[in-house]
Amino acid sequence: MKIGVLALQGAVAEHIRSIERTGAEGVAVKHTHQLKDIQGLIIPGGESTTIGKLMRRYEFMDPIREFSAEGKPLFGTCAGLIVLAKEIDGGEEPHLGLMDIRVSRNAFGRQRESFETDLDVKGIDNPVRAVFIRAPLITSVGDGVDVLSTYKDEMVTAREGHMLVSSYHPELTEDFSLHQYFADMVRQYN
Ligand SMILES: NC(=O)CC[C@H](N)C(=O)O
Repeated sequence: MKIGVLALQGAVAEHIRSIERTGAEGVAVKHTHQLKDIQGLIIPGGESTTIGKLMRRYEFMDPIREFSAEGKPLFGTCAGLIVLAKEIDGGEEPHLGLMDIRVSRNAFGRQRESFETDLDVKGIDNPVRAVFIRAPLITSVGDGVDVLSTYKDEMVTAREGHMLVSSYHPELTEDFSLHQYFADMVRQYN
């Protein structure tokens, strides 16, 4: 099983390392034609405005929407969560606009730039180690969205069918349980 990581900007190598620890093969996706060789795709953290701009420039928008329409799983972490969201607070234009969530950028950043914590995530037995870096928050979710974890009453992990998002970076720790959860989704949906 091959899981891709969109490799236009951001924390790519760390995601590949975490994927490989689940036993799946990790692929850095730099060209749209690579989408046909993978069964799931991670959109990493970084800067959502930059990732969105590069996705438009390299014409990734429609091919990723088609990938999703085929029911292939997507996982957005931090900036990747913003890229997947249908709505961004402040009226900013959405990027992929696939997942029925509304997000607020840099919401945690206003309180504290970055921090690390353990989270209880629905469907995962052990606590999940999470690194928050100028992290976005999910401010509202549609009916089909399952909130998998909160931090101080704020929604930070969510799933809608074949789509998974986290406000934080799960790939910057030794804990690969959220990647294992995603790999299980990919196995189930393919
Ligand atoms: N660590 C991250 O991915 C930060 C996200 C960034 N603050 C953004 O708005 O895109």
